[in-house]
Amino acid sequence: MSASAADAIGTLSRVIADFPSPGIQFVDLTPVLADADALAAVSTALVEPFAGQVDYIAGVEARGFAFAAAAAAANGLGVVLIRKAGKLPGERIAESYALEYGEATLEVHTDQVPAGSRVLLVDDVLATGGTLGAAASLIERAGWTVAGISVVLEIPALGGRAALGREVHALSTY
Ligand SMILES: O=P(O)(O)OC[C@H]1O[C@H](OP(=O)(O)OP(=O)(O)O)[C@H](O)[C@@H]1O
Ligand SMILES: Nc1ncnc2[nH]cnc12
Repeated sequence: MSASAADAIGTLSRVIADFPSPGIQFVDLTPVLADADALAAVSTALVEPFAGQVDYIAGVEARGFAFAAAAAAANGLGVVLIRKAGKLPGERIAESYALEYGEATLEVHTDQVPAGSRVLLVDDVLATGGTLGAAASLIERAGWTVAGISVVLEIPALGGRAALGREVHALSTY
């Protein structure tokens, strides 16, 4: 893990109580996106452990898109968009899941990258793991492999890592 990325996330992130619903401690990473040096450090650190093992980076709508696209641009890679239901026009597959404060469905285009592509899955936050579990299933159902999972911030108390049952590279914890 890059110390400067972890330091920047710790310094810039903020916790907002009772958002989006009562009892949720919401970790807001928008200040990390707004800080050019922090965004550059995070973009590098998300991909660093997987250097040479990744063909594409996948990001989860919506906050994951920003980090995935920044990480892809910083590493000369293209992006696969994993979108909330009803937004993708082409041939697609879907997975429904529960997250810390609700339920949703994710979709991905099946025809946008070659079979067997190694896809690094990037998101901003790992909480219960519902979102990344569904996203990883989509990648595998599409015929690609999950090259790794990288998140900017993990909330270990919510048990997402164990629920996922997959290796996760987390730049910071809350
Ligand atoms: O580990 P989990 O419990 O699944 O929670 C993590 C997910 O929750 C947030 O997404 P959200 O659905 O709120 O979407 P947003 O990025 O559009 O705000 C966050 O961006 C992660 O994708
Ligand atoms: N507590 C939390 N803060 C920010 N994003 C989240 N996604 C799921 N749980 C979250």
